[in-house]
Amino acid sequence: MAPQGSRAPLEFGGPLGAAALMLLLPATMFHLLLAARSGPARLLGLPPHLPAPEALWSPAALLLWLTWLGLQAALYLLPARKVWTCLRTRVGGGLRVGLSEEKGTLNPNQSPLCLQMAEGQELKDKSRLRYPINGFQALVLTALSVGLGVSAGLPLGMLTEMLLPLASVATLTAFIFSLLLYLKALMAPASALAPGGNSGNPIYDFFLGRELNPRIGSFDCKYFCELRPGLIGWVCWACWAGLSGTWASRRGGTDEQFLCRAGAHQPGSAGTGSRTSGSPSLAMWLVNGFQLLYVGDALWHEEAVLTTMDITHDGFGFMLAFGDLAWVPFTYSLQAQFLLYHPQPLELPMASVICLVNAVGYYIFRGANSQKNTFRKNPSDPRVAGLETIATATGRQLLVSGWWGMVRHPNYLGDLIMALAWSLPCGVSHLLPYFYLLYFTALLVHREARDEQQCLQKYGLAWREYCRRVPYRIVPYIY
Ligand SMILES: NC(=O)C1=CN([C@@H]2O[C@H](COP(=O)(O)OP(=O)(O)OC[C@H]3O[C@@H](n4cnc5c(N)ncnc54)[C@H](OP(=O)(O)O)[C@@H]3O)[C@@H](O)[C@H]2O)C=CC1
Ligand SMILES: CC(C)CCC[C@@H](C)[C@H]1CC=C2C3=C(CC[C@@]21C)[C@@]1(C)CC[C@H](O)C(C)(C)[C@@H]1CC3
Repeated sequence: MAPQGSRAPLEFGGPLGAAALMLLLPATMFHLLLAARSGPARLLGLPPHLPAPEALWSPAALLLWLTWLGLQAALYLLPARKVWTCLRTRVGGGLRVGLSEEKGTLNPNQSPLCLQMAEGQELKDKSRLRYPINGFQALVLTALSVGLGVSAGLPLGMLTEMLLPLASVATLTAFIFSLLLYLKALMAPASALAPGGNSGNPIYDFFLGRELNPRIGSFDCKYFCELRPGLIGWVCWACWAGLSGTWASRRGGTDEQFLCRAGAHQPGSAGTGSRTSGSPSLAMWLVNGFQLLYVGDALWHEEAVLTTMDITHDGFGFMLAFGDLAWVPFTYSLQAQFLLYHPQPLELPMASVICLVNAVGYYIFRGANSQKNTFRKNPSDPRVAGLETIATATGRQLLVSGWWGMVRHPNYLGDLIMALAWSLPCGVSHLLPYFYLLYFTALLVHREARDEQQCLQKYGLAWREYCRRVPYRIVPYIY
């Protein structure tokens, strides 16, 4: 039985804050879903029409959701194809090959199927967990399965109408799953518990999560949820929203009919008029392209998630279960949802500027994340060996030049610039599509403060020296 009452300071406003977030987060998600399909599409203020209770639930949505989770779990367990692994190792550079060959797990000449694995950070008991690396393969196979399903006549056009019940089912799943995780953690050894999330207060611990890496056999629940059902679901749904225009037109429907079916045609609707071509608009192409790049990148660099705070520090509780399974797919796709009901004109010159903004954001995000990951794996790698560092008492070093000498969280800066680029195609007539940018700024500012606290604990004086030499947190000369 695990000991109660760790001395970690309470975060998120303690039990009261946790309870409030557990109500507020699902409420916000449903508000956004309804606002996006309403005529005025207001971020602040109630949507003009609240749905009938039966619009929030359907057995078909439950079946679809369970099938989706089952498909993703099966793809998680599937070995990586040899041809695929070779391609990844060639394109991904020598680092991954080195890592895997060292562990004796990757030999592209041996068998056509191999389960490529990566090792996580060292745990309290000095052991390291192993994680499958086949996320990008899962994305491609999912896209193929969905494509096959549609061409075989699966009524995926219903997806738009099923979004509300799907969100309900995902929220319910997150609650049930978090409860099971909480109960499972009661039997976990102390060494398996997360640094936070074990305060002894059941509400707080349920929210934050007690166990660090809950597993069923070798199936890692947190790692699976962080990158698979929600992240892949997000782009599948967003792309589907993009294609829905084509679908509406191929079925001989007008925009007006489509919007009525989808529930958006209400007094004052901005959602008629400009989407008549039957193909996704330029704005929709941009949003989908940018988000597909982001998700593809996350799955391509899958093992980098093993060093994020979510995997190394946070327990698996309601916050991450709901975040991964419901919040990400249903709110991160908000721009696509908004454009589906409120098409926006976008001229080529403006589109080019937005592409440039996204490219700059991606360049900083990827550059900073790759530089740190390369450095953490092998500080003498020629790509990072020339960078200036600060030694710490733990034996680890901190980068103080390159991306990490510009601000203390250059990867957050890149991520925020991309967030702006995802909203800009939606125009400036509504605040709603900028929700992601606003939420994400708050999330990253809070996350940065949590990370600073942890780094101060870990590195003490060396961290203070780093803060002195790199005074800005996220935005140079501003914050
Ligand atoms: N789209 C979304 O919703 C979200 C996206 N993200 C993205 O996820 C990515 C990962 O974010 P996150 O896990 O929060 O944090 P980071 O990847 O920034 O990792 C922080 C850790 O990096 C190490 N570190 C910090 N400074 C230095 C330095 N100067 N030199 C070397 N190592 C350093 C420290 O760990 P150590 O020393 O132990 O290695 C620190 O704890 C980011 O790109 C972020 O934008 C995050 C949250 C949500
Ligand atoms: C809603 C709650 C208050 C907070 C929920 C937060 C979660 C939604 C996010 C916490 C960290 C995340 C990361 C990604 C997605 C969102 C969550 C789960 C990430 C997988 C997105 C893709 C990136 O490339 C990444 C670096 C792999 C991200 C890792 C962190």
